[in-house]
Amino acid sequence: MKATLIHNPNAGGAGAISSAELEALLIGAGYAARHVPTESLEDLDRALSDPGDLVVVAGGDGTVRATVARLAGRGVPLAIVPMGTANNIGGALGLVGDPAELLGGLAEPERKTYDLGWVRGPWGEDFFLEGAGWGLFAATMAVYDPEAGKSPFRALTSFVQAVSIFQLCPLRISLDGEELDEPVVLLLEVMNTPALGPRLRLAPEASPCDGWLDVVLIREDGRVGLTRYLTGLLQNRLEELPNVTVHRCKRLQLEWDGSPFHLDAEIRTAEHPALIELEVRPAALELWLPAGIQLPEETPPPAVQDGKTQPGATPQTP
Ligand SMILES: Nc1ncnc2c1ncn2[C@@H]1O[C@H](COP(=O)(O)OP(=O)(O)OP(=O)(O)O)[C@@H](O)[C@H]1O
Repeated sequence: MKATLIHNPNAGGAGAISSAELEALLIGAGYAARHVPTESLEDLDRALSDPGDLVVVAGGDGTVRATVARLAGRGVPLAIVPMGTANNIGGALGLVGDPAELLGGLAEPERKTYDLGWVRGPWGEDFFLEGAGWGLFAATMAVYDPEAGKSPFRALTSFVQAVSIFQLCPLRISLDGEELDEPVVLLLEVMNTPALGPRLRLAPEASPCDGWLDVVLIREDGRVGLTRYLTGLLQNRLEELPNVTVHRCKRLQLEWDGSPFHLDAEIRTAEHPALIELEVRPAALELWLPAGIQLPEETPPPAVQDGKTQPGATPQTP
């Protein structure tokens, strides 16, 4: 079994172990492993030109996204060793343990599938692994620019700047063909994993293996200051606050004003309003997990009536 190892030396926790050590662990698990050094995203095209039977990614969520973008449709399975700062994808899969344990467990891999979020916008077709959305988080990301290096101070000043220029507007959103009543929202996040970005756990019940997307909406409410929402976010208690709803759906349409919209950590903007369509592509990606890994528990899908799924809203009233 030939395996290509991608080790991102720029990821937050990647320095803890060398590429040579990772390669040796993979060989120890029975693979004809080959580490292809990469210094930047540009090197990935060459590194993945002949991926073999398995690609093992040791890096953060950004590295996994960049690798998936290059493997799409090629039928090559992926194994992940989380070594980033947030590791939202690894967290959603229950991938905890040190690299030696995770790579050792690939001697007898468990084959699983991972849903992809698929998006069509005015910029073309796209995908997400963690989440996509509009509002305060996307606006903050647009100011923050994670490629400029991670800094808590810059994150805070970016949030303050984003809040000061953020324009509230009614959004036209439909979930599985059912239109919502034009909510004026501070945040819309379509989640494939429980957490996104710097481990913001917006949808604790979301799973990338359940065939559903969890949609988190924070409606504007003059009674609750932004600081309370920010604190709720940071304390992972967002859903306890007023005007936060979580829906489950397979498809979502958004009439977009063109202001920052994010897909994982990438930002899109447009000069003119346009339609964005999102849907879940169940089991689009084949994953190999180390033996014995327990996926975090899945929650049951919402009730199905007349062959149609009802968007399962869970309003949290004040
Ligand atoms: N294979 C690679 N080799 C070198 N650099 C890469 C590679 N893949 C991605 N990068 C660059 O490294 C940066 C950091 O990667 P990544 O997002 O994986 O780590 P992180 O930010 O620490 O993790 P997380 O996203 O989980 O917080 C990316 O923004 C990207 O520009």
